[in-house]
Amino acid sequence: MSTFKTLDDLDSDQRVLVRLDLNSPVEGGEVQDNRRFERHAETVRELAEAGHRVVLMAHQGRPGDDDFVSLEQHADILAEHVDRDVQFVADTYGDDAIEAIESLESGEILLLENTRMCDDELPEEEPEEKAETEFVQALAPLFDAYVNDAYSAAHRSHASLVGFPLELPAYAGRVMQTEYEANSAMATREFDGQVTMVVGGTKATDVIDVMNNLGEKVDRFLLGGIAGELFLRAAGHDVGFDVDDMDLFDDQWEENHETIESLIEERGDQISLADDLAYEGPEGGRAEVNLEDLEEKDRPYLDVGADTIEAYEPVIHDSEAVFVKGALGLFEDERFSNGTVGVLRAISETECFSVVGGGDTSRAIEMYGLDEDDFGHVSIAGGAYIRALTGASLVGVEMLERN
Ligand SMILES: Nc1ncnc2c1ncn2[C@@H]1O[C@H](COP(=O)(O)OP(=O)(O)OP(=O)(O)O)[C@@H](O)[C@H]1O
Ligand SMILES: O=C(O)[C@H](O)COP(=O)(O)O
Repeated sequence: MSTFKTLDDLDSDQRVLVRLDLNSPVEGGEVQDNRRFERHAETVRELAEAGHRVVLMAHQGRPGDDDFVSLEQHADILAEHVDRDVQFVADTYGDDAIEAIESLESGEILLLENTRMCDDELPEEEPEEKAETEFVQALAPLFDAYVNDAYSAAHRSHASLVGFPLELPAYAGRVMQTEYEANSAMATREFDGQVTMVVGGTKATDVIDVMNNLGEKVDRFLLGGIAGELFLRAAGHDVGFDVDDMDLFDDQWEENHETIESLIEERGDQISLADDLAYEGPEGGRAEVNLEDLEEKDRPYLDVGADTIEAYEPVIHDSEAVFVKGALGLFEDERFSNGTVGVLRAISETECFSVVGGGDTSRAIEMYGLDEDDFGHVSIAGGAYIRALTGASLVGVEMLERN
């Protein structure tokens, strides 16, 4: 159970500083709407409707990257979800920001500029150091309360996440609450029946680390994606190698092959690997090959095959809890969506407790017409979800608990 205060504990008529995670895909300079806006809108609407003055902070991208852009577009997208005006000021804690904050009326909402455009935000330092920064010291006196709703960024010891709770009474927002509870379930709940984890995606190093830590908690691992191919490579199959200018396998193999080999040796009976794989056939359609018949080492494999899906589905149906981290194939291309969608559909058909994590993977739910309500929880967190699965604490959550 969480031990932090929530919006239920907030006094009325407060000047509230709220940290959201609106970090989003940016395509050709356009910020893409996504589940994060919809989820955070719930917290923001609740605060505005209660009559608080609501000032929002969030980050976008990392300095130097193409998606490191202003939050101006985020304000418009958020406004649509909140169904209220969201003002924007292109400043974090300077005179313009302070003026905009001070002129806010009850029930109004203001979004400040990308926190990572402020020098004090990023270097990961102790919360006490972050609390001493100019950024925190300038803003905190303008508020009565701080709300952290950014569960998906709570693993970062950045000023906007850990500095303010040392200066202001701190509360968890609604997203923080629900994400915390669902994502910590692997670590905090006891399940009577089978616990299954679907492991895929491109960040093999992260998920292999999780597998290494969760062998006692998880009964069955169903593998696909890049991690799945690396396990097949360790088992002696001619897959899991970078082809042409790919950069997915070889480095991750170097980093992880010893862990993979020991996992296969010690926990092989808990780990299910693909029997067949899909690739782009000569006519451009989906083609499949059984592992026994693999001849070509040089071709990219983009999904698990039909036999594998048929073998994974009953495992899901027999599970009491299923946790998903990563897609089983390149589902954004419909030809290679069968594995990911097959597994998600099987989860949606059962009554099991389920959490689907990872920003990319969870996109498959709406892309292929599945109903989010048929899943226990669809997380908007990536790195924080990975940490929560293994029971590692998140510094942003710790600060709420300390407060
Ligand atoms: N065989 C494959 N070849 C290429 N890409 C693949 C393959 N299998 C899965 N993927 C890709 O993996 C991506 C999802 O993996 P990722 O590791 O980014 O996970 P995530 O947990 O969903 O996201 P995040 O951690 O970024 O929130 C999907 O976009 C999918 O296209
Ligand atoms: O999108 C995310 O996963 C979070 O916002 C954290 O972003 P970061 O990895 O750039 O800190």
